[in-house]
Amino acid sequence: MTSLYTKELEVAQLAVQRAARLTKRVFHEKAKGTVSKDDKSPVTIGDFGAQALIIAALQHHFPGDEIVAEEEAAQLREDKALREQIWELVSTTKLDDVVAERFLGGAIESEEAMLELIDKGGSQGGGRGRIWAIDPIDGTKGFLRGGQYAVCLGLMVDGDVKVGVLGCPNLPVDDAAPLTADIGSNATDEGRGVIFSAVVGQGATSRPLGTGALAEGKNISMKPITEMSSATFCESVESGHSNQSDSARIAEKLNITNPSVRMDSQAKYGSIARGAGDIYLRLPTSKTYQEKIWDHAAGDLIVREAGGQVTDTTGSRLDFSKGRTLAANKGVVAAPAAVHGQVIKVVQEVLGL
Ligand SMILES: Nc1ncnc2c1ncn2[C@@H]1O[C@H](COP(=O)(O)OS(=O)(=O)O)[C@@H](OP(=O)(O)O)[C@H]1O
Ligand SMILES: [Mg+2]
Ligand SMILES: [Mg+2]
Ligand SMILES: [Mg+2]
Repeated sequence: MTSLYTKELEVAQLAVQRAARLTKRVFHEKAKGTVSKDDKSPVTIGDFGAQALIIAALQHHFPGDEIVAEEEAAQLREDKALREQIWELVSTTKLDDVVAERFLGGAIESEEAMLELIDKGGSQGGGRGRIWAIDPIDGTKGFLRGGQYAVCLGLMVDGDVKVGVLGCPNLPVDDAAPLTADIGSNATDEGRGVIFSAVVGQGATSRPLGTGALAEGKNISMKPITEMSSATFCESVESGHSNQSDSARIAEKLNITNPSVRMDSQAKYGSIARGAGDIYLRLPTSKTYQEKIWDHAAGDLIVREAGGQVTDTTGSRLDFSKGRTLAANKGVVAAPAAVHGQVIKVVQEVLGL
């Protein structure tokens, strides 16, 4: 029997690899071209460009699929200079393997076609059919600092994540490298860049992030926790994205003595999936914020396929069928399956749930 989602996985990994070539070019070669969104968060030419390249590949192979993506082209339609900068990047970023590049459908035809592709990410999502979730740069603030960020792509079918891919250009390639807070540095690309991927029921994998055809992958799994006191947990860099005083109290109650490792983006999910860290806590900072599906779809599946359990703070699985946001969930608690219950119990004590 042929495995399910083989083609989707290959397209997704190559699309992420090509998009990451673009984001790395932006970091190394360009003024970052940051603009502010309506919610005051930053978006760069890298976010728009990566989204265009990923959607182009998905449209080439799966034209009937819906797409929920973070960015939209409205601002670019009004700003010629910004649009031209992005088009210059998008039209010149290719995989350096001719076969792989052709497989993704090759170059986008025109600037206008690029804008239309970006806007194909406007689906409302939901619990029916095939829907891709894209975060072209997750952790935009980390990206700007030279810290961690991730190019994220997930496929949901009838509200369940079936394929997840995370490209993390600034994480160590080595799955066994110790977890360090990497919130920004001038480190070279040497030894850095990894793609995490998973297909439902088929386990999770890591492979070096390359520039052409896909490199060989290795299975990854979470580290069994024997002593909670020696566990390491990851959390957001921004205190506005996850409540860091609540997490410190939770860690204390679990007798965890290691300081938290703060890193931007879904690199946190990838890091615990390969056993570099143990627990990921994302604790609500407001009653009204709803997490976006593109911030979690790929990471949720990768951690679960690596032997973890991912829920919100109430202990419910993340529900991707509610639209563009995780409207039914509050926060995220990801941990090895064997200790997840113990972690949730303390989370609930501390949050008073
Ligand atoms: N208030 C609030 N609460 C929770 N999450 C929020 C909030 N505001 C924004 N966001 C989303 O956080 C995404 C980045 O999450 P991180 O865990 O990488 O945060 S951090 O950069 O480490 O602080 C970030 O993703 P990107 O915009 O792709 O960077 C946002 O979608
Ligand atoms: Mg953003
Ligand atoms: Mg994001
Ligand atoms: Mg983003």
